[in-house]
Amino acid sequence: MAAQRLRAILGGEHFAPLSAAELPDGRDRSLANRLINTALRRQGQINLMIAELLDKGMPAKSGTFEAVLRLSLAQLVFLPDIGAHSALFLAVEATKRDAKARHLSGLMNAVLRRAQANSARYGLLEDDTLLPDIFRRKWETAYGADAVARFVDGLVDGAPLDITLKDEDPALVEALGGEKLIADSIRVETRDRPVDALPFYDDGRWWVQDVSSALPARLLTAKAGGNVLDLCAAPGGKTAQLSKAGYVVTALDSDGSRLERLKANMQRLGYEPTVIEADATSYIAAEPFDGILLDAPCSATGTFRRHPEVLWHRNAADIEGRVKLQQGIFARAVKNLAPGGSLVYCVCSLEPEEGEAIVDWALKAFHNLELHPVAPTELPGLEGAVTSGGLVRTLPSMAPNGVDGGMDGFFVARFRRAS
Ligand SMILES: C[S@@+](CC[C@H](N)C(=O)[O-])C[C@H]1O[C@@H](n2cnc3c(N)ncnc32)[C@H](O)[C@@H]1O
Repeated sequence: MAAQRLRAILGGEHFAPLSAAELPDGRDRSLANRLINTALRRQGQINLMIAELLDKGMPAKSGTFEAVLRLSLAQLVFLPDIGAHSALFLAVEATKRDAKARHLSGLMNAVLRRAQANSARYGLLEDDTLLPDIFRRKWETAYGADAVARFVDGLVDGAPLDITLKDEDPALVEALGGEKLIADSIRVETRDRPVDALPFYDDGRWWVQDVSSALPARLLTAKAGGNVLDLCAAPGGKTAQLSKAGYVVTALDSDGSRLERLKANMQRLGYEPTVIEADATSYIAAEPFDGILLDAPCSATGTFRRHPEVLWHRNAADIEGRVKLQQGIFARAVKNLAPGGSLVYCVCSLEPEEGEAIVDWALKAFHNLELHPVAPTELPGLEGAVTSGGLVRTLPSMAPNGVDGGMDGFFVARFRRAS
């Protein structure tokens, strides 16, 4: 099951751990997910090993062969507590069971024996090989080599669980074992429990949201109780925040199944936004809104601690395509914003093209729009994320409120429509 899941992710799917419904035994599930996670997080180093071990490259049309090999290398080199013998034995067994890979079980055995002989050396591969060159170079230029070295720690360690509280009851924080981050964001000790098994989940007293993802909604300055449009809203983390802030919220997204998740989340939390399924590049509202939060679809490279696969799925061409989509949605948002209205644009991306460059473009393209700079005092505990120009740039190397564990890379800019 782990190999099938990894194969699907290598083929372009999003990483989602195996669920209890898919693999009910808790110990098996945790082992399988640990293997998948390690293979994804260590993909850069495993690529180097495979290049050395397979002289003729990866065999074509070989079913789960590549996924099994990657999982086994992850286990051999990075998870020595599980045992090298089981890695070899299970890899060969799994290969034999797959009709498309069966003829390669001898190769699997030979390759893994060579890997075992080299495992001490493989364990010492430099950590900077974990990031694809295109991102490492770009990020070092934008954020500095020291920060990027700490990004790599986040890639290896993964992300902690951050949540946003519906009500800020200290007893709730205590029951969750939470550590205060910024405003109503806390970091929770999960002790490996699934999210819906944590205290007060069913009661709808909190929702999962990385601390960085909770910043944009707090920066919107529409008039109190005003009409606010949450563009690209599903699954609704920001919709919940805007509802909590007392706005009359319309949540719009083009993806019907993601909107079903948004509706379920709002029902659990007891919020009642208006929900619209529409394409944000062409949507025209009957009445303009006092505020718009645009959480644009993006490369999501800022989420690599939770989605390591994004590092390997993205390239320059698709980032360019996403910039066009962001501009299309932005242009429509400006049309739907009332004079004097507040517009917050954000992306969970570390790519300057999807962040700072969008601000430059927007200020040139829309003469009725001005930047409404964010002041460092608006983000107590995270003042360092506010740039001298009043933009917000969070990095996985940052410690919100001095708490360890990093945060997603996010970009936020706030505008005001003048006329
Ligand atoms: C970054 S996610 C939004 C996360 C959400 N704002 C939250 O806080 O929970 C981006 C969303 O954009 C939506 N999307 C992509 N293209 C769109 C379009 N053309 N119109 C409307 N929504 C779109 C996707 O379906 C996805 O739900």
